[in-house]
Amino acid sequence: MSVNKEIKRVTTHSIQAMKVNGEKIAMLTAYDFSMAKIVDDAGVDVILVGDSASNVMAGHETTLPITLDQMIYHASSVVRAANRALVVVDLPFGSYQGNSKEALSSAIRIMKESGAHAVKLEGGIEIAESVSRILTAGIPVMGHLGLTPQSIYKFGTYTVRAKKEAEAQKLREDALKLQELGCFAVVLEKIPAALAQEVSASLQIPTIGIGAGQHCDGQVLVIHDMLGINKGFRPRFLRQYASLYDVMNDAIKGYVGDVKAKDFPNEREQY
Ligand SMILES: Nc1nc(=O)c2c([nH]1)NC[C@@H]1CN(c3ccc(C(=O)N[C@@H](CCC(=O)O)C(=O)O)cc3)CN21
Ligand SMILES: CC(C)C(=O)C(=O)O
Ligand SMILES: [Mg+2]
Repeated sequence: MSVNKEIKRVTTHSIQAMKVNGEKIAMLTAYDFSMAKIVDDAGVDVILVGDSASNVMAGHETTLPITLDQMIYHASSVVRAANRALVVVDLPFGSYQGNSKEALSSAIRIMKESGAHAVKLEGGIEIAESVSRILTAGIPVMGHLGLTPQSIYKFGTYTVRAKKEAEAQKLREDALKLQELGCFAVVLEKIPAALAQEVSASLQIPTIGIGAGQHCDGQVLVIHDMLGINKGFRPRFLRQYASLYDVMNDAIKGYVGDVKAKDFPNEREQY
């Protein structure tokens, strides 16, 4: 057990207290040690080791290909960097949909092999048994409703979800079910702001929005998107806080130029 007297760790309980106190929860993704260190030092409350690593780390089109072993590798790197943030890890596609026993063993592997603090699963009532079994083992679970990228081939597009009343009603029921089961928070992805506001008000547990408006109890973005590293991705819900693609590209061009011009290394940079 590591003890750090200076920094108080964010817990599933403290983020629930933040909802009660009206303090918004700031969550970002990270997938590696160096980035997680920057994110943690900046005061982010929750670091999500998202299966979006499949896109931004591995270059896949969807989140489906990333494996449980790869998620554990990313998560263990992030855990070594995070001194303050609560670290939540996505269960990847195929590691929990089969049955609740498989879901539990995947969640246990993440907790045991990475040292993370909680897991996140996509879905509602369909995965209730899995969520319940993981919770029974003492592993905190974050839910994820609305746009669930692991089911992209079922829907065909990344458009706004739950615009029709039937889908909105299912989302309300799913959110209540996840709370009833004992989830400590739920991500609401790309749904109408009014629906997210209503769900946030009706739940005791915090909602974390991405493209779900200003009334969620917290917000999440993919770090590469908000830093402007992932240049092509500009959905309406994304606010870009830097243009790091350009900053890094310029720096690297400078290096290439200096090497080609025989300017680097100079006399002071050698032995
Ligand atoms: N880099 C990255 N950022 C993310 O936010 C993210 C991932 N990867 N991978 C996993 C999921 C997929 N997510 C997505 C993917 C696309 C849109 C999206 O809105 N895309 C387009 C087109 C949508 C449409 O068909 O209408 C957009 O311009 O909004 C939103 C969230 C969110 N997650
Ligand atoms: C976008 C967030 C919520 C996510 O699930 C991910 O990054 O994988
Ligand atoms: Mg995800």
